[in-house]
Amino acid sequence: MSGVWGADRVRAAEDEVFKRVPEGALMRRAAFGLANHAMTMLAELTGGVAGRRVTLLVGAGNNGGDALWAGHFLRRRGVAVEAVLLSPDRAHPAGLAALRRSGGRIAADHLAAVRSADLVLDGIVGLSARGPLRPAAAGLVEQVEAPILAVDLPSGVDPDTGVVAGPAVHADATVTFGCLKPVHVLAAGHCGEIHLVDIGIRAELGEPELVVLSDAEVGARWPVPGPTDDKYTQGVTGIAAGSAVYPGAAVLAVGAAIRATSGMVRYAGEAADPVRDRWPEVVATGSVTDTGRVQSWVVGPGLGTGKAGAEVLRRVLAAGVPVCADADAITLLAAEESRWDDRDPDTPMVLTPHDREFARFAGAVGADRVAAARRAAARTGAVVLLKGHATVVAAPDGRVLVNPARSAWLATAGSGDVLAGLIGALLASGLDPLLAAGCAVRAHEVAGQLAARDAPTSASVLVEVLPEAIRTLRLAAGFR
Ligand SMILES: NC(=O)C1=CN([C@@H]2O[C@H](COP(=O)(O)OP(=O)(O)OC[C@H]3O[C@@H](n4cnc5c(N)ncnc54)[C@H](OP(=O)(O)O)[C@@H]3O)[C@@H](O)[C@H]2O)[C@@H](O)CC1
Ligand SMILES: Nc1ncnc2c1ncn2[C@@H]1O[C@H](COP(=O)(O)OP(=O)(O)O)[C@@H](O)[C@H]1O
Ligand SMILES: [K+]
Repeated sequence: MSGVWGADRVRAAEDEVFKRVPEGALMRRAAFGLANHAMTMLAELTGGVAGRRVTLLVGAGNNGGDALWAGHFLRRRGVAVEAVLLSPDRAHPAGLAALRRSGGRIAADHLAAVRSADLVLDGIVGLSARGPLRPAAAGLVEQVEAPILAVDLPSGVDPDTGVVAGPAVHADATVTFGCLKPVHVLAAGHCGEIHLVDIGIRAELGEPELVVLSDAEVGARWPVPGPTDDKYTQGVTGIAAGSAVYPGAAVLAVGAAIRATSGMVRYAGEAADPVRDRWPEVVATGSVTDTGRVQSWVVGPGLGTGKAGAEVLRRVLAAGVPVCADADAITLLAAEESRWDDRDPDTPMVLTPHDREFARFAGAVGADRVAAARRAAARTGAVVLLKGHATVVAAPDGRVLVNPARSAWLATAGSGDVLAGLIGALLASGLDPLLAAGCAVRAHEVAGQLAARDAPTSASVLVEVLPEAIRTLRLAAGFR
């Protein structure tokens, strides 16, 4: 598990630490770690470090201070260092003095300094960043051809929301201090490879604000049968999805549930024939009223938003088992407030909206996706899984999991149906709904990587590779 803390919490923790450690010591610790990573990067890029050129982009605050101190440490190891001061009057005084002492130069020609660099350190702005890069910094960043190492976070990206509202640094790597911040998981694509330098503030940070599940944690939790299990004891997943018009959603959701766990899947709906044709192991009926007992329901994908769909939703919500409500089920719930009343509030529910579906029942997502998901979860009493490049999963009690995407291959039709089937299977196994959603998102993403292998893929292939994805996760957890 990786914890993630927002800017206010990091500042509060740093203030606590400053009571026992001088401020400058913390910065030097951070900068020393930063310089080490810069050295490694330089060595990998150019085969050596002596005589290589590093240019520092230095803003008005402590982020620039980190860069200046790192420049000082790099100079001591024979690297040529030049600093571009974006606000010369406000550059960190102690950092600037240290750089000068060790023979670092202050660039007179900013463009030339940027153009001649083997590596650029982005110390423009860090945790106090507001909005996109300002024009002078943006103009300079545009001219960078060398790899960029971001100090703490890529400048121009909002530290707490990951929003990129204009020009921003696209880093090859980021060295951050003390802990991960939301930007690193919500805008991972702008950060490049992320390295964490321990500066001794962990104890003061408290409980994380967001959590990223590791592959090993997901693999360890994935339900597998034990010696005394049979097909029923592992939890039976019910899928109420698909229609005559949209049979594919049912085929995909059922397939994902079948491949996710080894128990049993029941299907109820108008797509019983195509579902049975594709998945002979499923027990398929035409209606939710004829389905045998299940331990969870997935309702919504391809269901339709008419009267028939509404009736299916009503029955599923009244069944008293955990529900994953996706797609048309969300639209139906949003269209009529009274439909929420069909649900026993003590029965776990996972809602899986994309942004447009989210807006229908909880208002526009806005810039702060974590806050939006948290708000919607608290209001509905359900786990809210807000889809996107980074997927945010919020529980009604305020806990939040984030899955930072490694690629965008999952942006393909039907991939949401696969996710819904996965969540349904994990709910049926009895997993806590937040974890069921979080583990499903991670397996979905791993399946996306395996399915694509660097070329476009489709939802059917995602279903095919699910066992391989689960195997990958279990291997990470040490199961062989
Ligand atoms: N405290 C410590 O010991 C430690 C701190 N650490 C380091 O300190 C960093 C936080 O430093 P910080 O709080 O001084 O602010 P920082 O992020 O450098 O911003 C400075 C100024 O930039 C400006 N600005 C704002 N937005 C902008 C934009 N979009 N584009 C351009 N400029 C923009 C704005 O100035 P303004 O012009 O608005 O007055 C703002 O005041 C943290 O990320 C970590 O690196 C580590 O060393 C660990 C120990
Ligand atoms: N750009 C992207 N990067 C990573 N994942 C994405 C991206 N776009 C969509 N996804 C993922 O793909 C899935 C799409 O779900 P959804 O919108 O319901 O599609 P569908 O209705 O076609 O099944 C979600 O899990 C979402 O997080
Ligand atoms: K930065």
